[in-house]
Amino acid sequence: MSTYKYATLFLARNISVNQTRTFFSNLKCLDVTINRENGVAYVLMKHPPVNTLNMQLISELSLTLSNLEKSKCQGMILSSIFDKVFCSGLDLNELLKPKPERVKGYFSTFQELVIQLYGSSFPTVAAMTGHSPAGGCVLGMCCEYRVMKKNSQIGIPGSRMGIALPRYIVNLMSSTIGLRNAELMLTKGKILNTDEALKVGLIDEIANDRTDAIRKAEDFLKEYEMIAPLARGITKRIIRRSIIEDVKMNGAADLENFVSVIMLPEVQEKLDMYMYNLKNRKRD
Ligand SMILES: CCCC/C=C/CC(=O)SCCNC(=O)CCNC(=O)[C@H](O)C(C)(C)COP(=O)(O)OP(=O)(O)OC[C@H]1O[C@@H](n2cnc3c(N)ncnc32)[C@H](O)[C@@H]1OP(=O)(O)O
Repeated sequence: MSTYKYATLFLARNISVNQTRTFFSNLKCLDVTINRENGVAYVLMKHPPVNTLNMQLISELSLTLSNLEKSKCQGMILSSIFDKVFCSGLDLNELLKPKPERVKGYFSTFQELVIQLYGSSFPTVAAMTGHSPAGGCVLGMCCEYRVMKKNSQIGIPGSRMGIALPRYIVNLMSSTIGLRNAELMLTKGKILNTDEALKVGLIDEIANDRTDAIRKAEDFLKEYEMIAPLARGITKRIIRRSIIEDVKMNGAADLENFVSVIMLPEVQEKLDMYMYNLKNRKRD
């Protein structure tokens, strides 16, 4: 990100560039800075044009989380440098006509990232600066709090794409919005607008713009300043344990099933059509 963009991002929130330090400078798809004053890490996805989760972005997110765990990070805001999109989800090119070993490795890396983010010891907020379909929605659900820019869309269109979602994704959605809502949303592959997402509890707050989203995310983290980190962390772990344990027990078999469904000719045909429609739809 350019110095100008940093300056506008931080000055808008009364944080001077000097109060931040670049945490990790050799990343291609992420900007990671830490505010020296309060220890909050800003992890900004910057993989153009729409933060598609290719292997590089997934790996950099995973590496960053590992490093933040080792540092004295007091909280993390996961966001995007793009105004219209938070994250466009998994890379459809990885799903189309895949080689079995490649696609297995890809989904296994994503599964590990999900568990890492979901189980992180520090508090996490997703400042969703725009659309957050599928894998983007999953990243948001792994965080403890979600702020989304108005007029954006969120959801997991798996069923519409012919994909039967893995168990951990269904569990994540159920724990976020409840079993009944998750069943309705996931079986229909529904995408919600911001107001609908707030109503169902998929997001926690609506922001006017990117700066507002970051400010609201910071406000959420500020509430933890007076809370003992150890007590907070242990409580979070207990609450999140069942999904994490389930992945440890069933993740490998779940992955095998998921990949074998992706490889079916009728699923590939549907994915092909989905990609065709994406490339040929009218842009707004
Ligand atoms: C383990 C299971 C986890 C849960 C399941 C996950 C499944 C997935 O995540 S599959 C991916 C699902 N994602 C989507 O369906 C989103 C598709 N993208 C969009 O709807 C739009 O791109 C957008 C609303 C995010 C942004 O719209 P905008 O008009 O700003 O940009 P576009 O012109 O559409 O996109 C630019 C460019 O990027 C290509 N692209 C977008 N998303 C993906 C993607 N997920 N994978 C690969 N490529 C993508 C898009 O085709 C455009 O390419 P061209 O410029 O070459 O046309």
